[in-house]
Amino acid sequence: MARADAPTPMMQQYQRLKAEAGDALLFYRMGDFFELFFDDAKVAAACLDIALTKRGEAEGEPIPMCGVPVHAAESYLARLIRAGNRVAIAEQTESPAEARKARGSKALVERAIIRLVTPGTLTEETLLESSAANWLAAIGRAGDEWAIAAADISTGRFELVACGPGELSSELARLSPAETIADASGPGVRITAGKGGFDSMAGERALKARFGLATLDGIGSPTRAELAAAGGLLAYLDATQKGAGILLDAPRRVSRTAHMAIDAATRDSLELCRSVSGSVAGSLLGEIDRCQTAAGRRLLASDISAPLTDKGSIEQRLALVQWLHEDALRRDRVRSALKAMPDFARALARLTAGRGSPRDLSILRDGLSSADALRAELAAEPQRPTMLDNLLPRLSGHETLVEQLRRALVESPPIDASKGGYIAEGYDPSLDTLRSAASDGRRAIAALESRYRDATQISSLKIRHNAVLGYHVEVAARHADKLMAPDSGFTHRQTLAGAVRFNSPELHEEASRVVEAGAHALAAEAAHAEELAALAVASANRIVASAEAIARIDVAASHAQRGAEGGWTVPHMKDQACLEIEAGRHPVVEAALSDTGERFVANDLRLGSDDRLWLITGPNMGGKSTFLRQAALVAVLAQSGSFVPASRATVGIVDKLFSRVGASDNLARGRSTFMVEMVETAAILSQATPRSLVILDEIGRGTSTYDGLAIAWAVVEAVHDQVKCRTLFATHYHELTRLAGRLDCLSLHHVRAREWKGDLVLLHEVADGAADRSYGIAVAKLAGLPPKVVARAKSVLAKLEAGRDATGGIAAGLDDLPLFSAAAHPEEQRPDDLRDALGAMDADAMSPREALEALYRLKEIMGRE
Ligand SMILES: Nc1ncnc2c1ncn2[C@@H]1O[C@H](COP(=O)(O)OP(=O)(O)OP(=O)(O)O)[C@@H](O)[C@H]1O
Repeated sequence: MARADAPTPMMQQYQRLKAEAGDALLFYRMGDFFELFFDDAKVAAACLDIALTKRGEAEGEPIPMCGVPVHAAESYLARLIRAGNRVAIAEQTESPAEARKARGSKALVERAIIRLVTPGTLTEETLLESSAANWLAAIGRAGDEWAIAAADISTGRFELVACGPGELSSELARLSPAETIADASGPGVRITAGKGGFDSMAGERALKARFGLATLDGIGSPTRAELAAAGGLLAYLDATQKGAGILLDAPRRVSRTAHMAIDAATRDSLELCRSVSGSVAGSLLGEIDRCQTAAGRRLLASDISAPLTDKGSIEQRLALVQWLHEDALRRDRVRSALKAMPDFARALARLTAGRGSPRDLSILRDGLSSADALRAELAAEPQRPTMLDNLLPRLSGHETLVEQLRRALVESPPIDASKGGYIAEGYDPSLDTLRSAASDGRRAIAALESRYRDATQISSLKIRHNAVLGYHVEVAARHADKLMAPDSGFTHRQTLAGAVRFNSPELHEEASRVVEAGAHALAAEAAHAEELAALAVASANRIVASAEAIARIDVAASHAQRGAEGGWTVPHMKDQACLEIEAGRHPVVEAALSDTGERFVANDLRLGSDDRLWLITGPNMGGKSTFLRQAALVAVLAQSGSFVPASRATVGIVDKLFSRVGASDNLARGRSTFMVEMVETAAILSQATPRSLVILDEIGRGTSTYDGLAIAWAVVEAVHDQVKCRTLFATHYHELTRLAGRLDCLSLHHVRAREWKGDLVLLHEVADGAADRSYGIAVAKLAGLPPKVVARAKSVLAKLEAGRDATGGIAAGLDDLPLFSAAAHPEEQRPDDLRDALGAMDADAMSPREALEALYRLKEIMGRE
């Protein structure tokens, strides 16, 4: 590179491309490497753990540089993208020879940014997670209306969802986008970019142009905010893909009320798709996943993230699960057919983007023909559920494409197209001719080799091939003289340590035949591959529909399988606000216990309109949190269309689910402050409706006892009196149990424990009524607190309890609250002898002496009291 005062043409070109790349790292192609310079080099070297070197100077300072080899670029890209970077790829758009020819010997090779690689716009298998959708979300706004446009160009999904400003974060939590974009006025979400296009007019124009529509009525007349979001999204996709094809279905408008609203805090606390440690293992999703295909796995994650709220749609899904559940043989057949199904939606996305390989074409061929075979198998089954009848036609209709791919491709084409060999023999006679010319040439070269051996009497003579010399004759150095002779017919090309290399006119002629025919054959194969990809892309919509149908069947089969393995039951769905679970279990805790040979204790729950708030007390480790969460998980599973871990369950549809955990339980996710707990609790009170389900686990414990109890008390009252939704509230504040006397729809429950020979036995059974005591010290003993400390704690507790008995405890004043005064027992009148004696005296009838005696008596009574 050059000095600032004399920037070389290359430096100027670099600076121009870097300005275009903006905050993205610039991969600048130089021969076999992508080089990075300046700050980009520092960022990449640190992230990739590669050497940072220098090249030239700018403004008197050495220019930092690092590079990655082109052939391994994808794995480096994957690491940079995963670390949250965006990368602009600047390719050479002409060869050095072309540059020289066009602009002289010192001409600089032209380069251009051919693509911006960002987390939300990936299509490469190596850059994507196979079991997760890869959403790019764009946030649009029109006045007070907000909307999200989300696209997963690795499968073609495209959604629009309108929402109020307060609902944005819960919608984003549902999608969990790889990348979120917005224009400058976007709300406080992490935004990686966003330039232009975010207005409704531009959005409308872009949608019409992209999908060839005259009007948007066909896609449900999107709102202005949705159009603005779609505009920003499409502009960003164009800007990143730089003219490459983009797999995108027509947008589906998703009604926000069509699925259960679950905010990010609730998702985290229930560990729906990720466990606290961030992995799928240990989450609900990880526990129930029995999918056989990657597409199924992605759909399962999206179903669990967005349980439905429409009873009919849930029942349709359940009917399909039940149909696969009731016949184990049928289920096995379907699952083994699915097992062989490749991920053809993502193969199609790569082909659409022009980054497909011959292997992707064969994935389509095999996937689509397996889909048709599955359709035939399922169509032969009697009494199919409605949903399946709707899905089956989507599995076929690809016969022409499959037939063409079958004829065109070899059985297992390579991923790398550069060496050819993927188009089948007999598909194209002219290709066959070229190939036989090439192989005739290779045979002739082999014949030439043995002829030369005979002629020269050098048995070790070989004809070899390499990239620099092409075909050449090679002999050991000691035999070289024979071939060096001027009349030998050989021309010297190269001398190495132990060998000498030659050419010959015959060899040159044969080699040219081979090379020429080979190059033509390669070009012919590439042309066929392009044609075949175009053919597939032309029916992209139908292929995407097939992939989605396969995924839906796979998810149903997974639920059926999981249900059968765990002895789960089909939930009865209701529109009323009830939640009745008999012998319910927490699937993840149960699985963890069974790994250690322990048994999970099933419990019942019965929430209804007249008993909608359960207050649960009991010892630490008694199973309160587990009981609360299992109720929420049953609702999520049921509304996703899954069987549930219980012997019977009736689930009244939940519109919004909230789960809050007292501050100190949240330490693992680094959000331990009491403030966060309160902000999240406040959200429940403002957003929950009578159809919501609220799980409150030790709310209030992140602060002092008095404050905590007061807050917990007020929250229970508010949920009961104002929100009136189904609520489970676990607490260590036994004082709260007093609320049962005044709140009609609240009932008391506890997790049972017993002390046996001085040791605590946790029974994990939920029973009616309040717990008699908290067993905190017994739990501490169980946990291995040193005996001395346990003994000391016991004596401190005894003192505290004595004090409490004397003063009435921390809730002593609560009975004086207005709401309690009515229910409080009137205080019994204490006998008052002094008053009685005074009342009995008739002062007018007394003599002075009698009055004096009465006075002495009164003083005596007073002295007794
Ligand atoms: N129903 C059950 N059957 C068997 N074991 C259970 C059951 N419920 C919970 N457990 C076991 O008890 C442990 C503690 O459960 P959980 O966290 O629900 O208790 P907790 O009452 O909420 O405790 P804390 O008040 O300390 O938060 C679980 O990790 C699990 O191992």
